[in-house]
Amino acid sequence: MGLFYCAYRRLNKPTAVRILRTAGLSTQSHHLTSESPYVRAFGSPNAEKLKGKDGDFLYFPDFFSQAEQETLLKLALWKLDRVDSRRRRRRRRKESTEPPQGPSVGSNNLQCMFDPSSDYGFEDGHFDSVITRYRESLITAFPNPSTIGAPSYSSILKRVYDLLPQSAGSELARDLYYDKVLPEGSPEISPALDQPFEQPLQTSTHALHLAPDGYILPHVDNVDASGTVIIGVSLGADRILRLEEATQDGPQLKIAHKGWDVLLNSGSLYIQKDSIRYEYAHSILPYGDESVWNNTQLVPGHRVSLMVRDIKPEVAS
Ligand SMILES: O=C(O)CCC(=O)C(=O)O
Ligand SMILES: [Fe+2]
Repeated sequence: MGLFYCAYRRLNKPTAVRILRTAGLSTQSHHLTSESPYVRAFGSPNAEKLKGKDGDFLYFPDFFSQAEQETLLKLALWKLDRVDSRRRRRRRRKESTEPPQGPSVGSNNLQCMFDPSSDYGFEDGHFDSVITRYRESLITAFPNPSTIGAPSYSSILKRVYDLLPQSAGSELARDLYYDKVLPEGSPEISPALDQPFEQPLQTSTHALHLAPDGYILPHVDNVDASGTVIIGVSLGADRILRLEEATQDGPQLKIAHKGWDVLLNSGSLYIQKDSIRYEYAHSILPYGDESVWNNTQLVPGHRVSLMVRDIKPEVAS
């Protein structure tokens, strides 16, 4: 990884996005139906349908600091690389013969932490798959920060998990927290961090790496596999999330081609739940003609998302 490039790239965020960013870390949230530089209508959305449900989609553009983004990305890439055999092969070869590589594409935040696309074992997606050119892994155990060369990250994750609603599974989650995030006696955990979650619950956490030429077609996450809340953390290149009204017609998902687009920048977090989770399809647009914001094309680049979902009580028990 070329850290020099990281510092350099930070100064070169694309103008369209840079002008939208506030100066520092902020927990200001944006809704779909109120005016925001990060949200635009797509088609002619029915805002009435979301009346009183503002909280069903929340967007925090600056949820994580630059340092926190780097730590989370290290964690995600560490896990993704462990399950990517192509990546492991490439890495061994590179370590023995080549100096560290600079960025391959784009000028977005964190691109310096990625290698060229050809070094990764991206899946092409199957004929019925909604996602193309990606790597994915469930994160079930959290490594000791020293293993991934990162500072303690439990408090960063805690801020994410604390956004999930309380559930009957809080005891189990507390155990998971101690076992996986804070191994007993872990020397780098300060007493202040060594506290149980206030609002824990059973969760699943996925890391999803989308190649610059990857994209996700409209879909509703499997309603049998997880609960009512989906949290998405964005790390890396800017992408557009599209939310469109959708209805299930037997096995067919009918898309109404109206809803909202949300500009997802690095360090942002979104929450979709209830009406948005079930009555809208979501997609990540490909780069190119569709990925234009304020008349400026988004610069293609790698993006990793951390997807946190609550586990349905009947699945968890
Ligand atoms: O990367 C994202 O923000 C969305 C991912 C997604 O839709 C999924 O994993 O089901
Ligand atoms: Fe999804």
